[in-house]
Amino acid sequence: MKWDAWGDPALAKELPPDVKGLLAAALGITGDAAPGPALDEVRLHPSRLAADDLAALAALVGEAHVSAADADRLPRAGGKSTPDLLRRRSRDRQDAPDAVVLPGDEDEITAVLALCAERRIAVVPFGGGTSVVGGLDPERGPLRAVVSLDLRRLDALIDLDETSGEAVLGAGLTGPAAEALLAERGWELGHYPQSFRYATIGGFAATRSSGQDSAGYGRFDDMVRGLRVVTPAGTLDLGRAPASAAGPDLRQLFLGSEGTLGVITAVRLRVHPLPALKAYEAWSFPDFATGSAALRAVEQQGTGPTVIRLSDEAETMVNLAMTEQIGGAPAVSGCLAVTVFEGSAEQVATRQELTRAALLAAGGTSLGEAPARAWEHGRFNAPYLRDSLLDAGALCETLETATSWSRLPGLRAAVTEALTGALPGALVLCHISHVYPTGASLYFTVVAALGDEPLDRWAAAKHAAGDAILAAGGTITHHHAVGADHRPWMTAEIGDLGVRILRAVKAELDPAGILNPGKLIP
Ligand SMILES: Cc1cc2nc3c(=O)[nH]c(=O)nc-3n(C[C@H](O)[C@H](O)[C@H](O)COP(=O)(O)OP(=O)(O)OC[C@H]3O[C@@H](n4cnc5c(N)ncnc54)[C@H](O)[C@@H]3O)c2cc1C
Repeated sequence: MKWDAWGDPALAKELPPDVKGLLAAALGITGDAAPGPALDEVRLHPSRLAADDLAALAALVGEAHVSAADADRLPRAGGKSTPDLLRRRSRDRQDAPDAVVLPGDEDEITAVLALCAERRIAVVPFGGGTSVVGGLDPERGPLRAVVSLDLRRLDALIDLDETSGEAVLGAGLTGPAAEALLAERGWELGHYPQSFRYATIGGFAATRSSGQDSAGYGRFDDMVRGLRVVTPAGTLDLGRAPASAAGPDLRQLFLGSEGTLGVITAVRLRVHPLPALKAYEAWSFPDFATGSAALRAVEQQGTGPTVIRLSDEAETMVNLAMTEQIGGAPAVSGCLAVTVFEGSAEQVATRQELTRAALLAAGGTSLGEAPARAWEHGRFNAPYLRDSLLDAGALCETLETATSWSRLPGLRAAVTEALTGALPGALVLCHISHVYPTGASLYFTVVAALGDEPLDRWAAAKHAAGDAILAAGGTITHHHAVGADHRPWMTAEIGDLGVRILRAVKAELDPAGILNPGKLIP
């Protein structure tokens, strides 16, 4: 992963000149952004840890697994939101964790947490580093230093129970590594967020992630059967049976806990045999309201697509769902919907037939396979576009929410109005990314001129959008999690008493307050 951009440098693409020209005209961009510093020009605040602290950490995890070198601290300085990328492009001094620690097992994590509590050092668990909500900000709170606890060494397929269809996966496995290990034995997890190539099993659990195949396989938290969590107060092994009436489900406390309550070391997950067949079909709808009613019909009838998503008119017009064709002539009119089906040949045929009938009845026109295949082909590449846009002087960021079907139109209008009010002239694109029988999530992409003070201007737009979301009955986040960025809305989201419950749990598990200060819990 690049330290100042997304992913693999070999896949980065410059914007074609005609797209740049269009952007300049539409958004009032006057020129490329000033280039950020090269790696050897970045200036970090010096590490606040003494040689004695580093030696004590090295005694626990081995010298090779502790580093206070800038080259190791910089890639863990934050996540991959647009504000993170803008901060990495700054020539001012940047903050970063004071050291990086890579434990190899639960005993080492327990020992590191004890040492950090004793020496008043904050600990930020680090998975793939793809947080987009400030979940990895190197905040020290009242403590004297902060370390990044990188979990990449917990990378084993610990167990595969083929009778039950359950796999135990190490928290540090990335999406592709986990799928490759399962595929060797004929199994699949089926969790494909756009950050799939870099994000980890522990990160998915800690943020309650949702992947693009959620209609078929559910959100990540739906897949979790059990968890192991190391906390400063002890280790928990949760999830004894496929279902249980033994009081509140404590797994739910740690799903979405974002490193503030404990370190997730292993996750037991429902897996399924690799599908025998996949089928694709794209659709067009005259407008977003018709398309969203069609998706609701599919979900409420339970016709069983693995993927179903709907772009609004603006997103369809710029071909955002088909990354290879972005900026070209619109490939589809109205609103594009994509459906994908997986399973045995019989299951695929039935699911596709039932879904087709529902979409046709709701006013859809089939576009055949090609646009749906094009979406799948480029589905992990859109983040590279954000880097090219930044280079070309355009601010591009995303945000997401969810609500019930009845409130969805009002929520979409309120967020669009808030964003365009805060960023006049901005292009606001939207799609339905995840569906449920009772509602759906909305995913917004905002493109505006970078201009002066882009961090402040984005903060104002984000603030306006967050307030609009809560006022319109949405959740502050459907799958990106809370981190530092959504924390100001947590009291509105769960109420004063809800916040007090989280604080009480944290006080019990992490009395010294070392775990990820400044995130999630107000
Ligand atoms: C381009 C892009 C596209 C994205 N698309 C999606 C998407 O489609 N769906 C989606 O859900 N999200 C998406 N995200 C957000 C992000 O990828 C998810 O939040 C992901 O689950 C984070 O996983 P990670 O391993 O990178 O965790 P990190 O970013 O490293 O950490 C995220 C948070 O979890 C904590 N954490 C990490 N590992 C552990 C652990 N083992 N124990 C305890 N706490 C831990 C961290 O302290 C931090 O607070 C996207 C992000 C980007 C940049």
